[in-house]
Amino acid sequence: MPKEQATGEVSLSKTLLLPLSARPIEALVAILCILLAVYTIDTFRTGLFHLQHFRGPWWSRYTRLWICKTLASGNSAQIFVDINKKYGPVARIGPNNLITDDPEFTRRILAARSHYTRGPWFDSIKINPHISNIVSERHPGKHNHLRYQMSAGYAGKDIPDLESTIDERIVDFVRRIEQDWLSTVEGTKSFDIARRIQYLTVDIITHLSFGKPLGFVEADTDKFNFLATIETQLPIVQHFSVILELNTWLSRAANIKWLRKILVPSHTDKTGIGMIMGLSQQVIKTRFGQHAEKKKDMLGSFISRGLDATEVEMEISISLVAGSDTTATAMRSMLLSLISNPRVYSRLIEEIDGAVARGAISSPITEEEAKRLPYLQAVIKEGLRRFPPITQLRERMVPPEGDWYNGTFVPGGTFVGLNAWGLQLNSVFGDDPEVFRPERWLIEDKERLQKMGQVQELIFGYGTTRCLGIPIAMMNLNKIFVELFRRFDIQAVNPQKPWTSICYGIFFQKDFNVRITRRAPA
Ligand code: HEM
Repeated sequence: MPKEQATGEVSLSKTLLLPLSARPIEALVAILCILLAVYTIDTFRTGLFHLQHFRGPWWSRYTRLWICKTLASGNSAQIFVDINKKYGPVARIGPNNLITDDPEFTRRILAARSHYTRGPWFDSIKINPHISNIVSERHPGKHNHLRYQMSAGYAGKDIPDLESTIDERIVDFVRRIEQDWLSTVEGTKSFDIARRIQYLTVDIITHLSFGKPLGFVEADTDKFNFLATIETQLPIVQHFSVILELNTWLSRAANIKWLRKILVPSHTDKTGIGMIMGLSQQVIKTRFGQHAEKKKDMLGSFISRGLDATEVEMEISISLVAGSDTTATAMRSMLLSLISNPRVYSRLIEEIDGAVARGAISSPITEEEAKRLPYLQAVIKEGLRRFPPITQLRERMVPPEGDWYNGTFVPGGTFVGLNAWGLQLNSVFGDDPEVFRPERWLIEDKERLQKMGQVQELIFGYGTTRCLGIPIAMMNLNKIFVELFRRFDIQAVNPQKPWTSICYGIFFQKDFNVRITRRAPA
């Protein structure tokens, strides 16, 4: 007997395959219909039964497109605030996605001993899909090792000139305003301070990174279209953090040489991050090999602690993105809050003038001196609280055994996003958390201050992934306002629409046109 007849299996498969060869189109349509039916049933089953105890926009339970739509709106920070207000401190925003504005829960998720890990969201912030950096690394062990290698550089321990470098850049920025941008009673020189502040922060980070600034302030332009490229790419790239399959495809496509050239920034590019990588690479070359230059900057610190040339290139590039944009947003939003609050503005100026008159501050002010100005400290704390510069979801993954939130089970593998703005509107700040009011930090009640501080510090993350750039960011903030306001009065040119601020997880802010005049001597 032929083998086929003996098994019966083959004849069954022949029967199944027959329509494929006889009527291929109909068979294909049938297969697609079956797949679609399976997908639809699975989508509805997940939508209805997975995370069913968490409330959220009704259609977000069936599709991730709700998150995409929200991110694309350019207003996601405020939409996420509204979502947690409406649906509770843990809300559902996707088939497998929650978002929380609960500070306790956030601390528990991010705590050093937590079993939560960075979710695939973090793959979307790799510069090269095949190489991780400290901000994107998901493996806890590898991340801890990188952090150990890099913290001394970021904390300034290995950079004795940290403060004098920041001074040099800020003094240069102020001098340029004095030379070219002062308005007078006769006329106005409109100064887009949003753009210029970012030139300053790019110059500061690059100067700290490899010993000299990129020269954005001097050129008064977005050199190499660096910022413009990020602004064009980020609105697209942010969808990679939601449609995770895009990351996998990108990673595969990047294996093909000619596609890699299009998709992945390369140090041979003439613009954008690739151009910056190219410049970094030139400097990096001088730091390796037999005649390697030894310098006490961030690059020198990373190399001395064991990072190789490729890792250093990635880390320097990511620090430029992580550090320049965030600090610029913090400076711009505080500046807007200050110039739109005459009471706060005059109290800060009074404090600065008093300190100058007493000889209590140098020129430029040192960080130690700034820390002794209580109202300035309150302004900085409140400014960061009222406008956290990073509002990306930064989703963490629930450990495989699952977790409990207020008596409700959260299954393992669920993504929990962090609502950066919502967290800072917590009732611990009183009944006016939406108001910029530095005085809330100047109360006597130590216990209350501590509770507020524990929520406010979440702006920089928490636990083993807490921001490494805090010393650099705080030093900038401690200096910039004193150096500006001890010399100048600043007003918005158009108080009806002082700026344009668009949120793509980080902020693109422009057209913040101000009129700067020299202050009359006190
Ligand atoms: C006001 C300014 C800043 C804010 C609000 C801020 C905020 C944050 C936040 C929220 C994270 C945590 C990310 C996560 O959840 O995993 C983070 C991480 C990080 N930030 Fe910042 N940042 C600021 C400035 C800077 C600066 C100036 C630098 C560098 C020059 C920097 C470098 C980093 C690095 C390297 C990490 C990764 C830390 C890790 O994964 O271990 N940041 N930052």
